[in-house]
Amino acid sequence: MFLAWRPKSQQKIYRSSTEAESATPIPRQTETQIVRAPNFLKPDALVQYVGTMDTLVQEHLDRYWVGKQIVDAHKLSLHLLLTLACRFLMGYQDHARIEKLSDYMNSVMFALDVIPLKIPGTCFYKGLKAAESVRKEIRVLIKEKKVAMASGVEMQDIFSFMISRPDPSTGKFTPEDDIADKMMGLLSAAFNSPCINITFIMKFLAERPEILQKVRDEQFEVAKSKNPGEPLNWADIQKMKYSWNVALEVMRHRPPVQGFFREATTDFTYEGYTIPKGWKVCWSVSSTNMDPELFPEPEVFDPTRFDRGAPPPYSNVPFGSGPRSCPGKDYARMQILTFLHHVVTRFNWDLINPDCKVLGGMNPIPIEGLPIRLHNY
Ligand code: HEM
Repeated sequence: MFLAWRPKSQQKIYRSSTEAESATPIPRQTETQIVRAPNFLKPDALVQYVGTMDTLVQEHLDRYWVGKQIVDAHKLSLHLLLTLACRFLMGYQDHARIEKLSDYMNSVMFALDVIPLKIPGTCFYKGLKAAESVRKEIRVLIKEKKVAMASGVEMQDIFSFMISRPDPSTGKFTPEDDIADKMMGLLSAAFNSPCINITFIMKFLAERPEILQKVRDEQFEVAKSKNPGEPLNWADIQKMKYSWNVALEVMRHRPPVQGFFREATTDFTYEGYTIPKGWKVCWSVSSTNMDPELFPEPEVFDPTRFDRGAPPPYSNVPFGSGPRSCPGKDYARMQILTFLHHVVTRFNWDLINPDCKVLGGMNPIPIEGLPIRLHNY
């Protein structure tokens, strides 16, 4: 399913908000010009991160979950995923600063889907202020990185890559404000969608104890194959098939991203509607993932549906599809499954507010978080 509309006559595409502010349009990059930092998010590179990710997830649970009776699963998963994103994408690990960043990012996320009223006291205004604070913090980090790199410290993260390499299309180093904007975009992509998925996994599993039990059985099988204290590795992640089907089924019911945009490169007709070349098309994840021809009995929560043959191409699209599909899919899978492994083997939980209200915009965010009551397992 999709929506389409006519392009604005003066529509321009900007690569960053700073460029947009200066109102100097730059030509749209072609697919081959898009600078994709090599391999940071590909399985070959991710293999080496699993052990560290496992340690960070356990540290997070020990610090923020253990000994607590009630926690906000949404807020804490946001904090965890931001911690992982800071560590793996920026090479940065500082609990106090990440806690502050996490609060700011929470405000930014809430401001994405509201009426843009730039008036003190509004959600939008709070989000703007929070975004400015995040940019400020990233600019400080850029300076710290530059000092560290100048003193010979070797860095392998994507943030250092952006700082230390010139843009191949211009031969010039990227301005710090642009790096801050790009990093903020990447951080948001890296934690927001997985955070929504984890939040709703916690909700769906609390509501379906029989499915939780199957996830737990699978995760205990993996745990049994390990020596005490041995961290998870890439092969363990591949064994978590049922758990990943649960994550996919949660995303089918609650897609973290509702859709994205494409431009018609040629005139075409769909279901009797002609879409002229140049029109913008918004494809919708939620309606595609609920199509009964593609997913029989779409309202039923059934993780095993993905075992009965893969859905046809371009039908199960929480991560998009085609050349612009989500480059963070494998990384997201790794962090969601690592979290799930530890949470189900250590805790039981029930929902404090089963009917929690969810923001109905591009990202389904529970307005008052997802408070849960924890029990040790
Ligand atoms: C549950 C987790 C995630 C979901 C559901 C998700 C979903 C999506 C979707 C639907 C798109 C648009 C794809 C398209 O236009 O065809 C996208 C793009 C993108 N995602 Fe994700 N994402 C997730 C996690 C991540 C993570 C962890 C990262 C980074 C580490 C990431 C980075 C990106 C980037 C950079 C793009 C833009 C790609 C481009 O324009 O070429 N995402 N994501």
